Amino acid sequence: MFLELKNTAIGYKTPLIKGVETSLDLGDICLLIGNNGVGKTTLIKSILHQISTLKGEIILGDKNIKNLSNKQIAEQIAVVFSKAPIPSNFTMIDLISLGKYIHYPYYFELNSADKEEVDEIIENLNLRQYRNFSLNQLSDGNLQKAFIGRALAQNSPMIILDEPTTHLDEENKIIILKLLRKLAKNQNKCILFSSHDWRLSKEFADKMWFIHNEKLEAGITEDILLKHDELLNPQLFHIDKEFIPPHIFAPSLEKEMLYSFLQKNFSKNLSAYKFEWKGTFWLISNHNFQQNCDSFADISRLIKNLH
Ligand SMILES: Nc1ncnc2c1ncn2[C@@H]1O[C@H](COP(=O)(O)OP(=O)(O)OP(=O)(O)O)[C@@H](O)[C@H]1O
Repeated sequence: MFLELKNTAIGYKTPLIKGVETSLDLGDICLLIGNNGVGKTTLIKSILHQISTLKGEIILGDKNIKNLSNKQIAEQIAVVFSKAPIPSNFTMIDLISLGKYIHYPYYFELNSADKEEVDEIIENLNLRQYRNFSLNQLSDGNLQKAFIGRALAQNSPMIILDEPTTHLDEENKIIILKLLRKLAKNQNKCILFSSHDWRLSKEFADKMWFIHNEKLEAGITEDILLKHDELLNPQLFHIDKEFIPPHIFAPSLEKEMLYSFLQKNFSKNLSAYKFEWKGTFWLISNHNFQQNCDSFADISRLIKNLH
C-alpha cells in the first residue's frame, strides 16, 4: 500500500469526515467526489499534512506523515490546487521547470535530461506554442495545464489534483484525464483527483472515494456508482412550487427532458395525466382521453388546448 488512512477523522475544530479507513496503491487512479463543502480539499490538505488529522493516522510509503518533513512529503506527492497563486514574471516553461527544483537548490542549472523532460511534458500537454508566454498571458485553461505540468515535472510517485479539469473545455479535459490515466498505468503513479465533472472523470478512474454523510466510501468506481443511483439518475429539480408533474413512464433522459420542459412552461397541476415514452412518440392520457405527440412542440400545443 502506498497511502493508507487508518480510522482517520478529518476536519478543523470538528470533524468533516469520520472513520476514514482506506488505501491506495501505486498504479491506482482514484476520483474523489462529494458535494461542495464536504471536505475534499480538507482531506487533500490532511494527506499533505498541511493540517493535522483529528484522529487516526495517515501512512505514506511506510511512514506516518507526522514524521515526514515538508520536503519529504513533496518528494512523494506533487499537488495541483485549483486556486494556486500565480508567480509573477514567470513564463510557462519557468513554471513547469519549477517542478524540477524540488530535487535541487534553487540556484542549480537544470541538466539536459531535465530540460528534455520538461519539453516532453509541454509537448504532451499540447502547450508548445505557449512555452515562452508569461503566465498572465495564458488563458485559464492553459494556465491550469501549466500547473499540472509543474506537478508532472516533480516526478513524484503520487500526484494529487484538486479539480484539475476546471476551466478546461471538453477536448482539454480529455487530454488531461487521458494523461493522468497513462501516468498511473505506464509509470505506476498513484493519482488522486477531485472533480465536480465526475461523469466524464469516472471514465478514467478505477477507484472512487465518495464523501457523503461525513463518511468516505471507497471502492471500484462502478461499484460505488451502482450502489448510489442518486449519482447516476439525472436529478429532477423541483423549482416551481405550482408545478405538479404528471406520471412519467420513460427512460431517465426522456423523463428528465419532459420534466424540465413541462416545469418551465406549465405552472400547473398535471398529476391527472400520464406520459409514456413509446420509443418514437409520447402517449399522453388521462381518464377520458388519449393522444400521441411526436415532439415537445406537439405536447405544448396539446396542453395549451387542454387548459
Ligand atoms: N481553515 C479553515 N478553518 C475552518 N473551516 C474551514 C477552513 N477551510 C475550510 N473550512 C470549511 O471546511 C468545510 C469543507 O471545506 P473544503 O474546502 O474541504 O470542501 P470541499 O469538499 O473541497 O468543497 P468544494 O467542492 O466547494 O471545493 C467548509 O465548510 C469550509 O468552510
